[in-house]
Amino acid sequence: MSKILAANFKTNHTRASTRAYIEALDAHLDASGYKGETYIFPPATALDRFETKADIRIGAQNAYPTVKGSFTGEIGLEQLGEFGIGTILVGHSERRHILGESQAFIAQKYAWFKEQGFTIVYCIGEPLEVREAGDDAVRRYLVDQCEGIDTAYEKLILAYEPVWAIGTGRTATPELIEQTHAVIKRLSDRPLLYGGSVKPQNIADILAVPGCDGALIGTASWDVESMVSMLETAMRDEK
Ligand SMILES: O=C(CO)COP(=O)(O)O
Repeated sequence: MSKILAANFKTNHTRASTRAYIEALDAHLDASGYKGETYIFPPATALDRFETKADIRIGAQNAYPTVKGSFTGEIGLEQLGEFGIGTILVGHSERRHILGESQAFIAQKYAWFKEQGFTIVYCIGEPLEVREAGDDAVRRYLVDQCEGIDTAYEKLILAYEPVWAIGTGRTATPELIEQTHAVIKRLSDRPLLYGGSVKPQNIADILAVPGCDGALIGTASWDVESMVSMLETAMRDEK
């Protein structure tokens, strides 16, 4: 099975640069015959319908669990539906620790978008102080982050993103990824991505880790040539 690579643009790119990025990515993937699923999560302002030859799926980084309504600053199903969006990130550590989303609200959002039939990339991962408290503390933390979450949902893709590896350049070692993914695989048999300072220089080792089904990439995905390089590594490893 092909590895799943997903790009989280976070607060980067515009409508114009996102379109140029996706057109360039599609040209590369179509030419290479890559059959894997590639997900792109652009900022909400750049959501659109993109006709691609390759299997490139556009997802929302966030949305409110509603069709429409009075939730100032939020978008709902009506806005996502305009662009045919059926994929969403839920539980990203930046939504938890910067934007203050509680596990209860995250679980509510998860259940709602599950009801709408969305593909959900559900993110879990511990902060440094939990990692430093030991394996049992990490396991308990990850279990708590699955509170209220249907981990058997057929359109769930899990992503393990240790907070201390996100945006820091400090990638988890292959050994630690394997050990932690084994813990998470006991919670769910759904595809499990790793995220946290993935880049062209380390993605081959990460994708080779048993129990790692792909990668959720931030910084190194924002440049299309860097993303293409990582996809080419994934293709090479596939053969
Ligand atoms: O948060 C991430 C992807 O969702 C990871 O970000 P970086 O790749 O920049 O560490």
